[in-house]
Amino acid sequence: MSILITGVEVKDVRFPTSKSLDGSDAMNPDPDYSAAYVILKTDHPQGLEGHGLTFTIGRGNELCAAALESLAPLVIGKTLESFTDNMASFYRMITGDSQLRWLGPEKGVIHLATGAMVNAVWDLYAKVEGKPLWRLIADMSPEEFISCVDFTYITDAITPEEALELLKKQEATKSERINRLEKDGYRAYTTSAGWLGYSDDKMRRLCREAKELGFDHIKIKVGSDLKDDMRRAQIIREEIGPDLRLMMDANQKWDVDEAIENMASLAKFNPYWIEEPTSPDDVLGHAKIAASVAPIKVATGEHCQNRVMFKQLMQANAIGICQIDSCRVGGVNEILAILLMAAKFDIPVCPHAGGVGLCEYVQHLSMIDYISVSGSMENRIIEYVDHLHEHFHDPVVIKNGAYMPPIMPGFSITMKGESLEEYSFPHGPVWQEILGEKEVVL
Ligand SMILES: C[C@H](O)[C@@H](O)CC(=O)C(=O)O
Ligand SMILES: [Mg+2]
Repeated sequence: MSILITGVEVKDVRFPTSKSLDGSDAMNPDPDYSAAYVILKTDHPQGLEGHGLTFTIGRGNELCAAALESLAPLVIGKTLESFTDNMASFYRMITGDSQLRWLGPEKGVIHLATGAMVNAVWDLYAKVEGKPLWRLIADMSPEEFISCVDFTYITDAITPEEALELLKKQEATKSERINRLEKDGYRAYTTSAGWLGYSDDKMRRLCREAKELGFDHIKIKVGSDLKDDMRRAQIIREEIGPDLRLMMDANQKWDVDEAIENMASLAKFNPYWIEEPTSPDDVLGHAKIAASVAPIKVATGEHCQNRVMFKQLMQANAIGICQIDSCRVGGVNEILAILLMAAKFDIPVCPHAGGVGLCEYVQHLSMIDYISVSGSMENRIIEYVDHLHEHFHDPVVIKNGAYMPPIMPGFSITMKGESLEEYSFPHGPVWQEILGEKEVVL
C-alpha cells in the first residue's frame, strides 16, 4: 500500500523542570526539558502518523521548530515507500538540500531538526509495518540493514563490505538474543539521584531508592567545584558501597589539563567513567585525557554532532564509551552508522537518555545494537532518568533495573495529545500560568 505524507505539524513543547532542578548539572543549572516535535500526517486509512522530536533544554527550542518547518517541504507530497525503498538515499536527500545544508553541514540546529524528521519517518515506517522499531530493524537482513546507512565520509573507518561481514556474523544467533532481551531486558543505570542542584539528603534518599529498584550503576554530576565534587562523591559511595558502579559527568566544564588534574583526585571514588570532561569537539583533548585517566574510561557523545566526529574520536583512541544520542545526530540512519563503527572499534555503546523522550527513543537503539550489531551487552548500559514518561503513549518499562523491550508498533515517541496542548510554549495553560503577566522570553 502506498502511503502519502500529506502534511507536517510542528510543535514547541516545554516542561518547566528547572523549577525542581531536575536535570541540573555544572554547565546547565536550570534546564527546562523541551521538545521540538513533528507530526507527519498521512492518507493512511487508519490515520497513522509519524511522530518525532528533538530534545533541547528550553530557550532556543523555537529555532529547532523553525528548522523543522524548513525541512517540511522535503517530505510533504512524497510517499513513505519512496523513502523506505532506499533509506540511505532518503537520508542523503534530507541532509543534502544544498541551501539548508549550508546551515550545518550535518551539525547544529538544522541537524537537531533532521534527527526529529528522520525519526518521525522511521516511527511511521514501524507503525505501518506493525512492529516496534527495534524489531523492524532486527528483522532486516544484513543487506537491508546496510542499505539504510550513508557511508559518506566514514569509509576510511569502515567500508560497506566490512560492515556487511560484521552483521553477517551476528545473523545466525539473533533469535537467542531477542529471547534473552524479552526475558531479562537491557540493563539500565540511573542519573536521577545525582543532579547537581539536589540537596545531600535528597541524594542519599534517591540513592537508597535506586538500589531498592535494582539499579547497580549510578551517575553523578561533577564539575562545579572540586571540593564539592569530592564531598558529593563521598556521600554517594557511602550510600551505594564499594561494589556498585559509579559514573561521573562533568558536562564539558573543564579544560583538558584541569580534567586530568581533577580526575586524579576523584579517582579515589573508583569511577567507571568520566563523561564529557571537556569540549565535545576536542578530539585530541579527549585522547590526552583518556590516556591520562586510564583505567577510568572517557565517555562522550551526547553533544557529538555527527558520525564524522564519532569516527575521529574512535580513530584517535579518545573515547572509551560511545554515548549515542537519538536526535543530536541525524536520527536512526546516522545512529546505525555509529553503531557499526563502535562495533568495529570494540567500543561499548551506552546511549545518552533522560531529557524528554530520550529514554523512549534509545531503548530501541541499544536493542538493535545488541541483536544485530555488537551482539553483546557486556559493559553496556542504557541511561535512565525518571522524569516525564507519563506524557508518552508507550512509556518505557523498567523491571529490576532493566529496560523491557517495547511491544507497541513505532518508535515509542508519540506524546499524548493533552500533554502537547498543556505544555505548548508559550500559549499552553501550564506556561500561561507560569508566565502570568511576565513578558515572554523565548
Ligand atoms: C541538562 C541535562 O540534564 C544533562 O545534564 C544530561 C546529561 O548530561 C546526561 O544525562 O548525561
Ligand atoms: Mg551527560
